[in-house]
Amino acid sequence: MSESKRLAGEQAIEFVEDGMVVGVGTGSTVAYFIDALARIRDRIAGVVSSSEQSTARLRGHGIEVLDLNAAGPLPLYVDGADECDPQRRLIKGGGAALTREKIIAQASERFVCIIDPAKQVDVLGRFPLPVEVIPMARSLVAREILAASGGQPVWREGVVTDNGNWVLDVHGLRIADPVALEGALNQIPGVVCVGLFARRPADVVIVGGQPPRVLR
Ligand SMILES: O=C[C@H](O)[C@H](O)[C@H](O)COP(=O)(O)O
Repeated sequence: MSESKRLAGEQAIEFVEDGMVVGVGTGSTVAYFIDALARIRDRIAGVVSSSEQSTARLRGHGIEVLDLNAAGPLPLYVDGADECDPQRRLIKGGGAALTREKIIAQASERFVCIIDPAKQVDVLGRFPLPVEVIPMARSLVAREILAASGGQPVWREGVVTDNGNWVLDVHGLRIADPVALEGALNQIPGVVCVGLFARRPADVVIVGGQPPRVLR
């Protein structure tokens, strides 16, 4: 499986152009992208990072990490996903980095998603949907999610996001209308971010393999 992730991560380098500031996601697939990016670090203007984990790996390679407010709109964002449907809509947040990932995806002109083949599904929801919540609202949000979706929220106990918040994983969903569910869950007070990327799906998906498949 990690060989597929490596192939997807390395293929994404094809989308990096000279002088770019590149948005960088989080996770084991992105780690391969970061390692490949290190080999061309002198050709890029820097990166914006979606997590402390990715920032550490990027800095370890001597890649300059910029602040999104200073960098402005980005030409390219490369990130992994936990599930991907045929419309390139995603579930993300298995590594609890969903909020910063969604911010950078929104700030980017082109979102290239890198996955191994096991992440492809016809209907999103087999992977429990992560939702980042303000800690004091955890129980309220869990009740509201159950009422709104029928899914079973489970607190990812012990995990604190880079933003100081907690994560609920919503089990048992079969998401027929991802855009509607993303909007509905976003309305619940105490929800910081929903790990559904349906309103801003990926523009390109690279499925790791020999050769990698590029879906647009
Ligand atoms: O919060 C984590 C991210 O959304 C990751 O991109 C996602 O969990 C996929 O991670 P991996 O590449 O390790 O399977």
